[in-house]
Amino acid sequence: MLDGRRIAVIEDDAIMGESLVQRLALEGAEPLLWRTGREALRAHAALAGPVDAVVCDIRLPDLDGEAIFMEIARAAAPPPFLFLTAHGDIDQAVRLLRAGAADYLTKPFEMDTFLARLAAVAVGRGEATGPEGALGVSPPMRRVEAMLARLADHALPVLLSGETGAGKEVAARHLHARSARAGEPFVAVNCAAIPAELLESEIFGHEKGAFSGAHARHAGVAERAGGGTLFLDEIGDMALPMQAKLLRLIEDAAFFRIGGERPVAFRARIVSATHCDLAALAAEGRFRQDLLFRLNAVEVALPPLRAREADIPWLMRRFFEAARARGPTRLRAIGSLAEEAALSHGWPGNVRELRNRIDRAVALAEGEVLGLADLFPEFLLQGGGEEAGVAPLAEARAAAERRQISRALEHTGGRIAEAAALLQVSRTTLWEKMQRLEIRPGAAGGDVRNSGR
Ligand SMILES: Nc1ncnc2c1ncn2[C@@H]1O[C@H](COP(=O)(O)OP(=O)(O)OP(=O)(O)O)[C@@H](O)[C@H]1O
Repeated sequence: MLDGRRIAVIEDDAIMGESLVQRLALEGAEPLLWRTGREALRAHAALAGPVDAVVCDIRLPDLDGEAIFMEIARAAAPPPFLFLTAHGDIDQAVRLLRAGAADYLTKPFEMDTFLARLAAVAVGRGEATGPEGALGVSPPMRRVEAMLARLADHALPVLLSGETGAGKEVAARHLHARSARAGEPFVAVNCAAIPAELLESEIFGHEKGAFSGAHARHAGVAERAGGGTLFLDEIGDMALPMQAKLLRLIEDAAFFRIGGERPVAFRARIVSATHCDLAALAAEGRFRQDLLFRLNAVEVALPPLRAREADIPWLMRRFFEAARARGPTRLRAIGSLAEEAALSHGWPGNVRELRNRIDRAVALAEGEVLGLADLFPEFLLQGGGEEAGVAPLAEARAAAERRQISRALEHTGGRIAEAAALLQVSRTTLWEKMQRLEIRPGAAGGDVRNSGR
């Protein structure tokens, strides 16, 4: 896996540094050893050609690993960093992961673990899957996916935050599926949907006879999750007494079934989700601060759909094809007006709303092309206008033109003549439109300003 890969090792401990380098050489890699932070920065700057990965001790005698990472990460295409941390440096390692480091390993570690994690980093496992992505194609969603990929094989709890319907459960399932836990169960519990008095038994289970009606032993979700993932949805709605029990479960890595006397080991990873501001709830005394610290070792924010425009047509097509596959329909395509309106809509219900609208439209549409009124029947009912969230036509047209021009420029790397050919207009027309719509060739890349929303 590491054959021919150029790996820089920044490590002041001579024994550790030499043994890593020797092993890397045995694996066919081309290792470089730098013993201090300053030597690393100097040597990296003077290097001809890139390195495939940097293995960096977080504590060095002169600079710390974080400073080296920040310096090298300023380059246009920085190499992935695998940090080596001591036990107490978890907070710092988590901070680095958030800042874009690829992975970290806590010392002491097995050499095989080191090589596997390094191979994952050096050959790009820290990237989002495939050119398309599994969760979306927009830059914010690609970043979320890359972050989840980096977190997949850690046991750290992850808190997914975001508006309702933004895809938190989908992200949790994706994290599970990409992790080494994928063969174990993914068990979800919605803390808002289960009455407080039943939630304890739902999570911890109970012994036979623990309370009236407990006719048989019942395994709770903490037990059923095994070594997989326990997904706690709407964690902000959990009552305070239950929060205390959850904290104990996390701290002891064990729990008791209700009425049970022997502890049961807890091996699953906790992924929780919320649409609330948990820090604000904690400030009001409605959420335990100590539990919050445990749950949000890493917080991944799912952006609302309106903040990731490129995902809208992509998701529309996926839902459209899935809905078409479910039953007979005359529909063959999504109309451009429907797509245009979808791009300008605010999506308060996020991806769930988009999915519901497509499902309903596919079920009810009568034509061959899914039209604006199929997707937004309320436009017709309300007769359009401002109150229906419809932009004036001139504004909508400008937004559409701006979007298409930006796409064409992005596709052609900013070359106006080629973009004009793609758009089937003359170069002069394109140039004039770019002036009027304030589009700079270099600022293309899908960056559509003032989209008329
Ligand atoms: N990236 C995605 N790809 C495909 N479908 C998605 C994606 N994100 C969300 N969905 C769909 O949108 C709906 C809502 O997603 P999900 O349940 O994950 O959202 P949520 O943020 O957990 O919502 P809530 O806060 O209400 O629990 C689901 O039907 C899901 O399948």
